[in-house]
Amino acid sequence: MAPWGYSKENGPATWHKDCPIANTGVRQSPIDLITTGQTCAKYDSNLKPVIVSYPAFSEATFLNNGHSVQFQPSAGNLSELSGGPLTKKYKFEQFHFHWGNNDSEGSEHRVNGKMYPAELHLVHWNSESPNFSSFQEAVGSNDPHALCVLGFFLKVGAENASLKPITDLLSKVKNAGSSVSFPGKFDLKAVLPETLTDYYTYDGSLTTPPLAECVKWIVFKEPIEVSTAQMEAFRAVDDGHGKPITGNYRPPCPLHTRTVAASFK
Ligand SMILES: C[C@@H](CNC(=O)c1ccc(S(N)(=O)=O)cc1)Cn1ccc2ccccc21
Ligand SMILES: [Zn+2]
Repeated sequence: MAPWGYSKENGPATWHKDCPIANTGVRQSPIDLITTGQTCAKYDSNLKPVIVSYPAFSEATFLNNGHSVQFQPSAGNLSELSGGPLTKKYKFEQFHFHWGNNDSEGSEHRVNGKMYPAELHLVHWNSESPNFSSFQEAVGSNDPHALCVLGFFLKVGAENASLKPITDLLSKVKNAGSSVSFPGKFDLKAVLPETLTDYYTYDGSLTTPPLAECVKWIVFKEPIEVSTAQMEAFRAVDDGHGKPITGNYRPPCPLHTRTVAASFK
């Protein structure tokens, strides 16, 4: 697999070479979430609030993998996800971010064409399936809902004290391939909005190779605020070619016959 990335030479427009599903897939992510008109998100009153049980992580690795920064707790973590559009319980795997080099771009999903400066992805896998018993197996399972990713937009505003332990660590993983063990506990629950009631949900894929079409996406309407300094900290992380990662987001993909449901009017 040629090392994919986000530059002209190895960016999203080239991924189809190693990953044909990039162009042939009919449930690719991200998408532009349209809220009015023909193909707009449809209110579904059956959609319940998303339920997360995120006990503070005590052991985790914070990694710069050259295309994002990723927080991955040790295998023993008991964090779980259920509710919303889900019929099963999902286990937390990792969270990571996508961002741009200025405040007008950076998120992967868009709302009526609007991009936010960044997007946080909380990655989970279905822990109740008889067909797989690990994240890696889930990705390779062809199960349409093997994974569930919660997407939160980031917008510039007040400093986010809950995310400060993460943004303060970015300088320690400036070089691609570098990782640190996360010092102390991290309370992910504190990062999220109180109520997880208002979201868009649709069937999609990983937004990076292998672009597997196994993701139930849940993208929350309410953005999370971070300060300009916190945004700048992301933009100082390197991509392994001596350049900062300044746009690790894939452009929106065609909806095809999919519909997007909204849990709110
Ligand atoms: C899943 C890959 C690693 N990628 C991810 O785990 C991942 C998770 C979430 C997103 S996002 N941005 O959609 O939330 C994107 C990628 C490893 N891996 C496992 C099998 C496998 C096969 C080929 C190549 C890589 C493979
Ligand atoms: Zn992501």
